[in-house]
Amino acid sequence: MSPQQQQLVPISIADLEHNAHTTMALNALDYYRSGANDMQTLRDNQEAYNRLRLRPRILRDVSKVDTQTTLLGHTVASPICISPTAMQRLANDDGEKATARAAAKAKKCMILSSWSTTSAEDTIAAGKEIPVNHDTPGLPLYWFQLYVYKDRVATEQLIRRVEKAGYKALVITVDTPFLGRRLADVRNVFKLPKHMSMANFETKDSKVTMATILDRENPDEGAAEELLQGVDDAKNPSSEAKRAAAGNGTKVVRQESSLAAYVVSQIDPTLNWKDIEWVRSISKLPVVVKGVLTAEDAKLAADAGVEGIMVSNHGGRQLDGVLATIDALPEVLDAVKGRNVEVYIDGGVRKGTDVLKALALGAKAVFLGRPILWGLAHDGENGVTLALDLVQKEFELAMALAGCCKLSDITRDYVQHGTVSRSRL
Ligand SMILES: Cc1cc2nc3c(=O)[nH]c(=O)nc-3n(C[C@H](O)[C@H](O)[C@H](O)COP(=O)(O)O)c2cc1C
Ligand SMILES: CCCCC(=O)C(=O)O
Repeated sequence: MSPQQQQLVPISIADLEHNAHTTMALNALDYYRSGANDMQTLRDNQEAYNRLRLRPRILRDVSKVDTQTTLLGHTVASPICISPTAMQRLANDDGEKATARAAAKAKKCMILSSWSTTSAEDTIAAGKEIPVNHDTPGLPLYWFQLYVYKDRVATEQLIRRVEKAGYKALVITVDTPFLGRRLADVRNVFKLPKHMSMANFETKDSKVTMATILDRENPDEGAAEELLQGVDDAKNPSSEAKRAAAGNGTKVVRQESSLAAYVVSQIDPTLNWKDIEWVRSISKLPVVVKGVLTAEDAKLAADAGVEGIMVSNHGGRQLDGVLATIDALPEVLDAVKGRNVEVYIDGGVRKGTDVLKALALGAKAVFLGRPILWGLAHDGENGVTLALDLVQKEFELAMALAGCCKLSDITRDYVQHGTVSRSRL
Protein backbone atom coordinates (compact mmCIF):
# COMPACT_ATOMS: atom_id res chain seq x y z
CA MET A 1 0.00 0.00 0.00
CA SER A 2 1.51 3.36 -0.97
CA PRO A 3 1.56 6.15 1.68
CA GLN A 4 -1.12 7.93 -0.37
CA GLN A 5 -3.52 5.04 0.15
CA GLN A 6 -2.95 4.62 3.88
CA GLN A 7 -5.78 5.58 6.19
CA LEU A 8 -4.83 7.91 9.04
CA VAL A 9 -6.27 8.01 12.53
CA PRO A 10 -7.77 11.46 11.99
CA ILE A 11 -6.60 14.22 14.30
CA SER A 12 -7.25 17.11 11.90
CA ILE A 13 -9.57 18.05 9.05
CA ALA A 14 -6.63 17.48 6.70
CA ASP A 15 -6.48 13.86 7.89
CA LEU A 16 -10.20 13.41 7.30
CA GLU A 17 -9.78 14.81 3.79
CA HIS A 18 -6.83 12.50 3.16
CA ASN A 19 -8.90 9.50 4.23
CA ALA A 20 -11.82 10.52 2.01
CA HIS A 21 -9.41 10.68 -0.91
CA THR A 22 -8.45 7.07 -0.31
CA THR A 23 -11.95 5.67 0.18
CA MET A 24 -14.51 7.60 -1.88
CA ALA A 25 -15.58 6.72 -5.41
CA LEU A 26 -14.03 9.14 -7.89
CA ASN A 27 -17.36 10.45 -9.23
CA ALA A 28 -18.40 11.64 -5.75
CA LEU A 29 -14.93 12.63 -4.53
CA ASP A 30 -14.38 14.85 -7.55
CA TYR A 31 -17.80 16.44 -7.15
CA TYR A 32 -17.03 17.27 -3.52
CA ARG A 33 -13.45 18.46 -3.85
CA SER A 34 -13.57 20.40 -7.11
CA GLY A 35 -13.51 24.10 -7.59
CA ALA A 36 -14.34 25.86 -10.83
CA ASN A 37 -11.89 26.08 -13.74
CA ASP A 38 -8.27 26.52 -12.54
CA MET A 39 -9.41 26.26 -8.92
CA GLN A 40 -7.54 29.46 -8.08
CA THR A 41 -10.20 30.64 -5.65
CA LEU A 42 -10.51 27.19 -4.11
CA ARG A 43 -6.81 27.25 -3.17
CA ASP A 44 -6.88 30.92 -2.24
CA ASN A 45 -9.69 30.44 0.28
CA GLN A 46 -7.32 28.40 2.47
CA GLU A 47 -4.07 30.17 1.62
CA ALA A 48 -5.50 33.57 2.51
CA TYR A 49 -5.96 32.40 6.10
CA ASN A 50 -2.29 31.43 6.17
CA ARG A 51 -1.30 34.94 5.05
CA LEU A 52 -2.89 36.42 8.18
CA ARG A 53 -0.93 36.52 11.41
CA LEU A 54 -2.25 36.50 14.98
CA ARG A 55 -1.38 39.03 17.72
CA PRO A 56 -1.97 37.14 21.00
CA ARG A 57 -2.24 38.67 24.47
CA ILE A 58 -0.64 37.08 27.50
CA LEU A 59 -1.06 36.68 31.26
CA ARG A 60 -4.79 36.57 31.36
CA ASP A 61 -6.75 33.92 33.17
CA VAL A 62 -7.81 31.63 30.32
CA SER A 63 -8.73 28.62 32.45
CA LYS A 64 -12.32 28.82 31.16
CA VAL A 65 -13.19 29.49 27.55
CA ASP A 66 -16.79 30.05 26.45
CA THR A 67 -17.79 29.90 22.77
CA GLN A 68 -21.56 30.24 23.03
CA THR A 69 -23.17 32.83 20.79
CA THR A 70 -26.46 33.78 19.17
CA LEU A 71 -27.45 33.53 15.54
CA LEU A 72 -30.46 35.65 14.58
CA GLY A 73 -31.64 35.48 18.18
CA HIS A 74 -31.06 31.76 18.77
CA THR A 75 -28.42 30.62 21.24
CA VAL A 76 -26.00 27.98 19.97
CA ALA A 77 -22.93 26.45 21.59
CA SER A 78 -20.45 27.83 19.11
CA PRO A 79 -19.93 30.11 16.12
CA ILE A 80 -18.73 27.08 14.12
CA CYS A 81 -21.59 26.00 11.87
CA ILE A 82 -22.39 23.80 8.88
CA SER A 83 -22.70 25.17 5.32
CA PRO A 84 -25.24 23.66 2.96
CA THR A 85 -23.76 20.98 0.73
CA ALA A 86 -25.82 19.08 -1.79
CA MET A 87 -26.22 15.32 -1.99
CA GLN A 88 -24.67 14.18 1.27
CA ARG A 89 -25.69 10.56 0.78
CA LEU A 90 -22.86 10.35 -1.74
CA ALA A 91 -20.52 10.32 1.27
CA ASN A 92 -22.46 8.04 3.60
CA ASP A 93 -25.82 6.33 3.36
CA ASP A 94 -27.22 8.28 6.33
CA GLY A 95 -26.23 11.53 4.58
CA GLU A 96 -28.10 14.59 5.84
CA LYS A 97 -29.65 12.66 8.76
CA ALA A 98 -26.17 11.94 10.11
CA THR A 99 -25.20 15.60 9.76
CA ALA A 100 -28.40 16.73 11.49
CA ARG A 101 -27.76 14.40 14.42
CA ALA A 102 -24.17 15.55 14.79
CA ALA A 103 -25.33 19.19 14.67
CA ALA A 104 -27.92 18.44 17.36
CA LYS A 105 -25.34 16.79 19.63
CA ALA A 106 -23.01 19.74 19.30
CA LYS A 107 -25.84 22.33 19.51
CA LYS A 108 -24.57 23.88 16.34
CA CYS A 109 -26.32 25.46 13.38
CA MET A 110 -26.78 23.34 10.26
CA ILE A 111 -27.92 24.71 6.92
CA LEU A 112 -29.66 22.07 4.81
CA SER A 113 -29.22 22.31 1.02
CA SER A 114 -32.25 22.53 -1.27
CA TRP A 115 -30.50 19.73 -3.13
CA SER A 116 -30.35 17.31 -0.26
CA THR A 117 -30.70 13.59 -0.73
CA THR A 118 -32.90 13.48 2.39
CA SER A 119 -36.05 15.58 2.60
CA ALA A 120 -36.18 18.71 4.74
CA GLU A 121 -38.71 17.01 7.05
CA ASP A 122 -36.74 13.78 7.49
CA THR A 123 -33.51 15.67 8.11
CA ILE A 124 -34.85 17.84 10.92
CA ALA A 125 -36.71 14.85 12.42
CA ALA A 126 -33.39 12.97 12.63
CA GLY A 127 -31.85 15.90 14.50
CA LYS A 128 -34.78 15.96 16.91
CA GLU A 129 -34.17 12.31 17.83
CA ILE A 130 -31.11 13.47 19.77
CA PRO A 131 -32.00 14.33 23.39
CA VAL A 132 -31.09 17.92 24.24
CA ASN A 133 -28.58 18.38 27.05
CA HIS A 134 -30.06 21.20 29.13
CA ASP A 135 -26.99 21.47 31.37
CA THR A 136 -25.29 23.62 28.76
CA PRO A 137 -26.77 26.66 27.03
CA GLY A 138 -28.11 26.62 23.51
CA LEU A 139 -30.16 24.43 21.23
CA PRO A 140 -29.52 22.88 17.83
CA LEU A 141 -30.50 25.23 15.03
CA TYR A 142 -31.53 24.39 11.47
CA TRP A 143 -31.66 26.81 8.56
CA PHE A 144 -32.74 26.00 5.01
CA GLN A 145 -30.74 26.96 1.92
CA LEU A 146 -33.04 27.99 -0.88
CA TYR A 147 -32.42 27.80 -4.58
CA VAL A 148 -35.12 29.93 -6.19
CA TYR A 149 -36.72 27.83 -8.91
CA LYS A 150 -38.13 29.27 -12.12
CA ASP A 151 -41.40 27.87 -10.88
CA ARG A 152 -42.33 30.27 -8.10
CA VAL A 153 -45.32 28.18 -7.03
CA ALA A 154 -43.01 25.28 -6.29
CA THR A 155 -40.53 27.61 -4.59
CA GLU A 156 -43.28 28.92 -2.33
CA GLN A 157 -44.48 25.39 -1.56
CA LEU A 158 -40.97 24.47 -0.49
CA ILE A 159 -40.78 27.54 1.75
CA ARG A 160 -44.07 26.56 3.42
CA ARG A 161 -42.76 23.05 4.02
CA VAL A 162 -39.53 24.19 5.67
CA GLU A 163 -41.38 26.77 7.81
CA LYS A 164 -43.66 24.00 9.03
CA ALA A 165 -40.78 21.57 9.60
CA GLY A 166 -39.04 24.00 11.97
CA TYR A 167 -36.24 25.64 9.98
CA LYS A 168 -35.50 29.06 11.46
CA ALA A 169 -34.09 31.00 8.49
CA LEU A 170 -33.99 30.95 4.70
CA VAL A 171 -30.50 31.15 3.26
CA ILE A 172 -30.92 32.25 -0.34
CA THR A 173 -27.95 31.31 -2.51
CA VAL A 174 -27.35 34.11 -4.99
CA ASP A 175 -24.11 33.10 -6.69
CA THR A 176 -25.51 30.28 -8.81
CA PRO A 177 -27.62 31.62 -11.70
CA PHE A 178 -25.71 28.98 -13.67
CA LEU A 179 -23.39 26.28 -12.46
CA GLY A 180 -19.67 27.05 -12.35
CA ARG A 181 -17.52 24.95 -14.68
CA ARG A 182 -15.96 22.13 -12.67
CA LEU A 183 -13.76 20.28 -15.07
CA ALA A 184 -13.66 16.96 -13.23
CA ASP A 185 -17.46 16.75 -13.20
CA VAL A 186 -17.53 17.38 -16.93
CA ARG A 187 -14.96 14.63 -17.50
CA ASN A 188 -16.67 12.18 -15.16
CA VAL A 189 -20.16 12.96 -16.53
CA PHE A 190 -21.17 13.38 -12.88
CA LYS A 191 -24.55 12.06 -11.83
CA LEU A 192 -26.31 10.79 -8.74
CA PRO A 193 -26.50 7.02 -8.37
CA LYS A 194 -29.89 5.56 -9.28
CA HIS A 195 -31.02 4.87 -5.74
CA MET A 196 -30.65 8.48 -4.58
CA SER A 197 -32.96 11.36 -5.28
CA MET A 198 -33.34 15.10 -4.90
CA ALA A 199 -35.53 14.35 -1.92
CA ASN A 200 -37.18 17.77 -1.61
CA PHE A 201 -38.65 17.42 -5.06
CA GLU A 202 -40.00 13.94 -4.75
CA THR A 203 -43.73 13.33 -5.08
CA LYS A 204 -45.77 10.37 -3.92
CA ASP A 205 -45.78 8.95 -7.42
CA SER A 206 -42.28 9.63 -8.56
CA LYS A 207 -38.79 10.29 -7.44
CA VAL A 208 -36.70 12.98 -9.04
CA THR A 209 -33.49 11.08 -9.44
CA MET A 210 -30.57 12.05 -11.55
CA ALA A 211 -30.75 8.54 -12.84
CA THR A 212 -34.25 9.09 -14.20
CA ILE A 213 -33.74 12.58 -15.49
CA LEU A 214 -30.06 12.85 -16.19
CA ASP A 215 -28.82 9.39 -16.95
CA ARG A 216 -27.40 9.27 -20.42
CA GLU A 217 -24.17 8.32 -22.06
CA ASN A 218 -23.48 11.65 -23.69
CA PRO A 219 -24.67 14.70 -21.75
CA ASP A 220 -24.20 16.92 -24.77
CA GLU A 221 -26.93 15.17 -26.65
CA GLY A 222 -30.14 17.09 -26.12
CA ALA A 223 -29.53 17.17 -22.41
CA ALA A 224 -31.53 20.16 -21.33
CA GLU A 225 -34.61 19.33 -23.37
CA GLU A 226 -34.62 15.79 -22.05
CA LEU A 227 -34.27 17.22 -18.61
CA LEU A 228 -37.25 19.47 -18.98
CA GLN A 229 -39.26 16.60 -20.28
CA GLY A 230 -38.01 14.24 -17.61
CA VAL A 231 -38.62 16.58 -14.72
CA ASP A 232 -42.03 17.42 -16.10
CA ASP A 233 -42.88 13.73 -16.23
CA ALA A 234 -41.81 13.46 -12.63
CA LYS A 235 -44.29 16.24 -11.73
CA ASN A 236 -41.39 18.34 -10.61
CA PRO A 237 -41.89 22.12 -10.76
CA SER A 238 -40.90 22.77 -14.30
CA SER A 239 -43.90 22.94 -16.55
CA GLU A 240 -44.01 26.71 -16.14
CA ALA A 241 -40.33 26.94 -16.89
CA LYS A 242 -40.82 24.80 -19.94
CA ARG A 243 -43.67 26.94 -21.18
CA ALA A 244 -41.65 30.07 -20.52
CA ALA A 245 -38.72 28.72 -22.48
CA ALA A 246 -40.98 27.67 -25.35
CA GLY A 247 -43.12 30.82 -25.20
CA ASN A 248 -40.38 33.36 -25.52
CA GLY A 249 -38.62 31.37 -28.19
CA THR A 250 -35.60 30.79 -25.97
CA LYS A 251 -33.55 27.92 -27.20
CA VAL A 252 -32.42 25.86 -24.27
CA VAL A 253 -28.64 25.89 -24.32
CA ARG A 254 -27.13 22.42 -24.31
CA GLN A 255 -24.97 21.87 -21.28
CA GLU A 256 -21.84 19.80 -21.00
CA SER A 257 -22.56 18.39 -17.55
CA SER A 258 -25.76 16.89 -16.25
CA LEU A 259 -25.70 19.08 -13.15
CA ALA A 260 -25.23 22.22 -15.23
CA ALA A 261 -28.13 21.12 -17.43
CA TYR A 262 -30.34 20.61 -14.40
CA VAL A 263 -29.52 24.10 -13.16
CA VAL A 264 -30.33 25.60 -16.57
CA SER A 265 -33.65 23.83 -16.64
CA GLN A 266 -34.73 24.61 -13.08
CA ILE A 267 -32.90 27.46 -11.35
CA ASP A 268 -33.94 31.00 -12.22
CA PRO A 269 -31.08 33.04 -13.73
CA THR A 270 -33.26 36.18 -13.71
CA LEU A 271 -33.05 36.21 -9.90
CA ASN A 272 -32.56 39.78 -8.66
CA TRP A 273 -33.16 42.01 -5.61
CA LYS A 274 -36.91 42.13 -6.31
CA ASP A 275 -37.03 38.37 -5.75
CA ILE A 276 -35.38 38.80 -2.36
CA GLU A 277 -38.19 41.24 -1.58
CA TRP A 278 -40.67 38.66 -2.86
CA VAL A 279 -39.32 35.96 -0.53
CA ARG A 280 -39.45 38.42 2.37
CA SER A 281 -43.03 39.29 1.49
CA ILE A 282 -44.25 35.69 1.57
CA SER A 283 -42.35 34.40 4.61
CA LYS A 284 -41.77 35.63 8.12
CA LEU A 285 -38.53 33.68 8.37
CA PRO A 286 -35.39 35.81 8.50
CA VAL A 287 -33.42 35.85 5.26
CA VAL A 288 -29.68 35.35 4.80
CA VAL A 289 -28.19 36.15 1.40
CA LYS A 290 -25.39 33.67 0.62
CA GLY A 291 -22.72 34.65 -1.88
CA VAL A 292 -21.93 38.29 -1.13
CA LEU A 293 -18.33 39.34 -1.92
CA THR A 294 -18.37 43.12 -2.32
CA ALA A 295 -19.19 46.25 -0.33
CA GLU A 296 -21.62 47.33 -3.06
CA ASP A 297 -23.74 44.20 -2.75
CA ALA A 298 -23.49 44.16 1.03
CA LYS A 299 -25.07 47.64 1.08
CA LEU A 300 -27.82 46.53 -1.28
CA ALA A 301 -28.48 43.49 0.90
CA ALA A 302 -28.77 45.67 4.01
CA ASP A 303 -31.05 48.05 2.07
CA ALA A 304 -33.21 45.08 1.11
CA GLY A 305 -33.65 44.45 4.84
CA VAL A 306 -32.09 40.99 5.00
CA GLU A 307 -31.15 39.78 8.45
CA GLY A 308 -27.93 38.05 7.45
CA ILE A 309 -25.15 38.14 4.86
CA MET A 310 -22.95 35.14 4.16
CA VAL A 311 -19.64 36.15 2.63
CA SER A 312 -19.14 33.17 0.35
CA ASN A 313 -17.70 32.23 -3.02
CA HIS A 314 -19.41 28.84 -2.90
CA GLY A 315 -16.16 27.15 -1.88
CA GLY A 316 -14.48 28.32 -5.10
CA ARG A 317 -16.98 26.38 -7.21
CA GLN A 318 -18.66 29.22 -9.08
CA LEU A 319 -16.71 32.23 -10.46
CA ASP A 320 -13.04 31.30 -10.36
CA GLY A 321 -10.66 34.18 -9.66
CA VAL A 322 -12.77 36.03 -7.10
CA LEU A 323 -11.25 37.08 -3.78
CA ALA A 324 -10.77 34.58 -1.00
CA THR A 325 -13.68 35.08 1.37
CA ILE A 326 -11.47 36.10 4.30
CA ASP A 327 -10.02 38.84 2.07
CA ALA A 328 -13.50 40.03 1.03
CA LEU A 329 -14.84 40.04 4.60
CA PRO A 330 -13.44 43.43 5.72
CA GLU A 331 -15.04 45.44 2.91
CA VAL A 332 -18.39 43.74 3.49
CA LEU A 333 -18.22 44.51 7.20
CA ASP A 334 -17.21 48.11 6.62
CA ALA A 335 -20.12 48.54 4.20
CA VAL A 336 -22.76 47.42 6.70
CA LYS A 337 -21.27 48.96 9.83
CA GLY A 338 -24.09 50.19 12.06
CA ARG A 339 -26.73 48.31 10.06
CA ASN A 340 -28.81 45.63 11.71
CA VAL A 341 -27.39 42.66 9.82
CA GLU A 342 -25.28 39.70 10.91
CA VAL A 343 -22.29 38.82 8.74
CA TYR A 344 -21.04 35.24 8.41
CA ILE A 345 -18.33 33.65 6.30
CA ASP A 346 -17.57 30.30 4.67
CA GLY A 347 -14.84 28.93 2.41
CA GLY A 348 -11.48 27.45 3.39
CA VAL A 349 -12.08 27.25 7.14
CA ARG A 350 -10.19 24.15 8.26
CA LYS A 351 -8.57 24.94 11.61
CA GLY A 352 -9.31 26.58 14.93
CA THR A 353 -6.94 29.42 14.09
CA ASP A 354 -8.95 30.11 10.91
CA VAL A 355 -12.06 30.54 13.06
CA LEU A 356 -10.18 32.88 15.40
CA LYS A 357 -8.97 34.99 12.44
CA ALA A 358 -12.44 35.22 10.87
CA LEU A 359 -14.01 36.28 14.16
CA ALA A 360 -11.19 38.74 14.84
CA LEU A 361 -11.90 40.40 11.50
CA GLY A 362 -15.56 40.66 12.52
CA ALA A 363 -17.50 37.62 11.30
CA LYS A 364 -20.31 36.59 13.62
CA ALA A 365 -19.91 32.92 12.69
CA VAL A 366 -18.04 30.63 10.30
CA PHE A 367 -19.52 27.80 8.28
CA LEU A 368 -17.81 24.58 7.17
CA GLY A 369 -18.58 22.96 3.81
CA ARG A 370 -16.21 20.20 2.73
CA PRO A 371 -14.89 19.35 6.23
CA ILE A 372 -18.36 18.04 7.08
CA LEU A 373 -18.39 15.92 3.93
CA TRP A 374 -14.96 14.46 4.79
CA GLY A 375 -16.30 13.65 8.26
CA LEU A 376 -19.39 12.02 6.78
CA ALA A 377 -17.27 9.94 4.42
CA HIS A 378 -15.06 8.88 7.32
CA ASP A 379 -17.78 7.58 9.64
CA GLY A 380 -21.26 9.03 9.11
CA GLU A 381 -22.69 10.78 12.17
CA ASN A 382 -19.59 10.00 14.27
CA GLY A 383 -17.38 11.36 11.54
CA VAL A 384 -19.31 14.65 11.41
CA THR A 385 -19.16 14.82 15.20
CA LEU A 386 -15.41 14.29 14.96
CA ALA A 387 -14.98 16.99 12.29
CA LEU A 388 -16.98 19.50 14.35
CA ASP A 389 -15.19 18.55 17.53
CA LEU A 390 -11.72 18.84 16.01
CA VAL A 391 -12.34 22.39 14.83
CA GLN A 392 -14.17 23.30 18.06
CA LYS A 393 -11.33 22.05 20.29
CA GLU A 394 -8.72 23.74 18.10
CA PHE A 395 -10.68 26.97 18.31
CA GLU A 396 -10.98 26.79 22.10
CA LEU A 397 -7.22 26.18 22.36
CA ALA A 398 -6.46 29.02 19.94
CA MET A 399 -8.69 31.35 21.97
CA ALA A 400 -6.92 30.42 25.21
CA LEU A 401 -3.45 30.74 23.70
CA ALA A 402 -4.39 34.15 22.30
CA GLY A 403 -5.71 35.31 25.69
CA CYS A 404 -9.44 35.25 24.92
CA CYS A 405 -12.06 33.74 27.24
CA LYS A 406 -15.22 34.70 25.41
CA LEU A 407 -16.12 35.68 21.86
CA SER A 408 -16.46 39.37 22.68
CA ASP A 409 -12.75 39.36 23.69
CA ILE A 410 -11.79 38.57 20.08
CA THR A 411 -11.28 41.91 18.36
CA ARG A 412 -9.60 43.17 15.23
CA ASP A 413 -6.36 43.73 17.17
CA TYR A 414 -5.81 39.99 17.27
CA VAL A 415 -5.05 39.70 13.57
CA GLN A 416 -2.91 41.43 10.99
CA HIS A 417 -2.13 41.10 7.30
CA GLY A 418 1.40 39.99 6.40
CA THR A 419 4.40 39.06 8.46
CA VAL A 420 5.86 42.46 9.37
CA SER A 421 5.41 43.65 12.95
CA ARG A 422 3.36 46.85 13.37
CA SER A 423 6.29 48.96 14.63
CA ARG A 424 8.22 48.32 11.41
CA LEU A 425 5.47 49.51 9.06
C1 LIG B 1 -20.03 19.28 -2.71
C2 LIG B 1 -20.56 20.65 -2.43
C3 LIG B 1 -21.90 20.90 -2.60
C4 LIG B 1 -22.41 22.16 -2.34
N1 LIG B 1 -23.75 22.37 -2.46
C5 LIG B 1 -24.26 23.57 -2.16
C6 LIG B 1 -25.64 23.79 -2.21
O1 LIG B 1 -26.43 22.90 -2.48
N2 LIG B 1 -26.09 25.04 -1.93
C7 LIG B 1 -25.24 26.07 -1.60
O2 LIG B 1 -25.69 27.19 -1.36
N3 LIG B 1 -23.92 25.88 -1.53
C8 LIG B 1 -23.42 24.66 -1.79
N4 LIG B 1 -22.07 24.46 -1.68
C9 LIG B 1 -21.20 25.55 -1.18
C10 LIG B 1 -21.10 25.49 0.34
O3 LIG B 1 -22.31 25.89 0.94
C11 LIG B 1 -20.01 26.42 0.89
O4 LIG B 1 -20.21 27.72 0.40
C12 LIG B 1 -18.60 25.97 0.59
O5 LIG B 1 -18.48 24.57 0.55
C13 LIG B 1 -17.65 26.53 1.65
O6 LIG B 1 -16.35 26.23 1.37
P1 LIG B 1 -15.53 25.02 2.04
O7 LIG B 1 -15.98 23.78 1.36
O8 LIG B 1 -14.12 25.39 1.69
O9 LIG B 1 -15.78 25.01 3.52
C14 LIG B 1 -21.54 23.20 -1.93
C15 LIG B 1 -20.18 22.94 -1.75
C16 LIG B 1 -19.68 21.67 -1.98
C17 LIG B 1 -18.22 21.41 -1.76
C1 LIG C 1 -27.15 24.43 -8.19
C2 LIG C 1 -25.95 23.72 -7.68
C3 LIG C 1 -26.27 22.74 -6.58
C4 LIG C 1 -25.13 22.10 -5.97
C5 LIG C 1 -24.08 23.06 -5.59
O1 LIG C 1 -24.32 24.11 -5.07
C6 LIG C 1 -22.72 22.72 -5.86
O2 LIG C 1 -22.47 21.65 -6.42
O3 LIG C 1 -21.84 23.54 -5.53
